[in-house]
Amino acid sequence: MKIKVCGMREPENIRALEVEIKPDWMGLIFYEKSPRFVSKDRVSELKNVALPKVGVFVNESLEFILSKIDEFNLAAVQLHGSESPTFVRELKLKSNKKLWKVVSVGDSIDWESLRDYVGLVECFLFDTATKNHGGSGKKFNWEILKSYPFEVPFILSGGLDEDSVEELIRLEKEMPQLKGIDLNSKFEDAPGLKNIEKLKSFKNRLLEKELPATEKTTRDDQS
Ligand SMILES: O=C(O)c1ccccc1NCC(=O)[C@H](O)[C@H](O)COP(=O)(O)O
Repeated sequence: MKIKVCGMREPENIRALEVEIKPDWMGLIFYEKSPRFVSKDRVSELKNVALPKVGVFVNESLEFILSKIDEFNLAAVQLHGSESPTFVRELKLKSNKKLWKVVSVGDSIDWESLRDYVGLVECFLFDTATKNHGGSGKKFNWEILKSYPFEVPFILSGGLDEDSVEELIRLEKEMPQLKGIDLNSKFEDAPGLKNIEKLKSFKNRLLEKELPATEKTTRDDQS
């Protein structure tokens, strides 16, 4: 299971993340109202970080997103607002980047409303619906995902914490589309500052409990 650590900002903290955690992605939030907002004056500190960077945007213009891709050397774009399939198509054409569409989950998900994103996005990211868009620290009911009808991989987000490991492992066994998880506020000492020890213990527990490699290979061969 891949790991994204979101809401990174501080150079020392990022260095520790790179060395000690080595997540698959690091999220940079370009939403001004977020307490984890990354401002333009961070470019020189963050542009050359080697970890693949996912830019998080909420209903921004194409031009704004393209400029951040360029300035911060982003590997992927996470669209965390109500961006339409038409917008996503245009961004894909103009940026040629991997695009992730966030689905804000309340009591249920209308799967049909996601169909037009299939073929455009690398993955969906399911997060808890909140008026601040993200970083709520709250989980949604993961049972809702069991009727996920697409083959497009997804990332699970929203309030994941150190106690989520067992449930994640159960879900991973049932749902091969679960490609990764997103960690944020439950692993922070302050907004934008991650607790590396907490992340380390989470990652170690996850690795310990994940399917043995041989079992995984067999399962992947069959899908
Ligand atoms: O984290 C934020 O402050 C935020 C604000 C507005 C839009 C997105 C935001 N975060 C993006 C993420 O991908 C978070 O990791 C995700 O919302 C889960 O956060 P949490 O519930 O704190 O685990």
